[in-house]
Amino acid sequence: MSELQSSLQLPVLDLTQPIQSSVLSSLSQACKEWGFFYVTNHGISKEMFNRIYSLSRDVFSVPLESKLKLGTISYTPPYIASPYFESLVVSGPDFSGSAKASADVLFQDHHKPELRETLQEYGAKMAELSKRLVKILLMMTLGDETGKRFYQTEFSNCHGYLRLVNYTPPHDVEKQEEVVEGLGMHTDMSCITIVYQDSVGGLQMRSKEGKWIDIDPCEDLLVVNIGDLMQAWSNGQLRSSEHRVVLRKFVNRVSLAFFLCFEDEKVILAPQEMVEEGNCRSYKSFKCSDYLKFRQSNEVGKFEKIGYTVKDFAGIKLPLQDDP
Ligand SMILES: O=C(O)CCC(=O)C(=O)O
Ligand SMILES: [Fe+2]
Repeated sequence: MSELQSSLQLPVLDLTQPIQSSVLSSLSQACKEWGFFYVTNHGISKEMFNRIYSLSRDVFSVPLESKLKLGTISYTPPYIASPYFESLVVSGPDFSGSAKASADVLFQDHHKPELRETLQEYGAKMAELSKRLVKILLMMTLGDETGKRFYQTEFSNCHGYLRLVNYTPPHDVEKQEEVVEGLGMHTDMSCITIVYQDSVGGLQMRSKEGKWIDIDPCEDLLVVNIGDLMQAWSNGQLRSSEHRVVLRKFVNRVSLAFFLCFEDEKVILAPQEMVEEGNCRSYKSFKCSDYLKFRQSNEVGKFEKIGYTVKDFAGIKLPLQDDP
């Protein structure tokens, strides 16, 4: 697989600075074009990431036999998403309860209270941060007043979950001629996703032209990307781009992704205010859980319908103009 690759300067949203119109305009441009940006001064300390990093190591170093006891909703073992990927899901808003249920299985009598305490604190912070970011994106797209109103009416029941991911590359990863994918190309089934990646790197997004672009890790920065639910709700004004993780070095890579999602029962339909003048709606209305089912109903051995997106599920195909 020979593929063109390059790097990109994504805007960095600094949450301690007033959001000036120049910031909003570069953010808006990035969300339209790339669907990715960085956030800094987000209020989560380096020490907190270090703690989670070390707890993730404890979690994933438990024998596979015990991890499998968690069941497939919580634990994705290797050979589902890829041979090199395994993950633990911790669901909110009771991150502590969800982490405890897993810790009880993984560590039995040892309890590991620090796992549930840390993940509760991190999950709650991520939930707050993701809601703050959604508010900014809505105000950026719709103006202050309409943005605030839609946040209240449409997004206030959103919920989030965390995915701790451990990538273990093959021994000869550095010698492989082909790209080794730790996680294949996909779009996220979220409104927005916030990713903490360690210093190993490897996250890439796909440009509209099909070029793979590195989303480099950078200390103190979190990566934010738009998910499918937001793409459909914004009538495509905010882009949910395909991304993947490539493995290049023989070292484990750990990442932490937080997904903010609409409630399962929510029917997603872009409000009229989101439909730009002269345009039509690009997505039929759909129930959130039906889209999740569409992505999860897959052939055995596949993580999710890789390559299938909300466009395939609910996109309205406009008749070609020169059709008879
Ligand atoms: O591991 C990463 O950096 C990204 C993971 C990801 O894209 C996902 O879990 O959806
Ligand atoms: Fe993703």
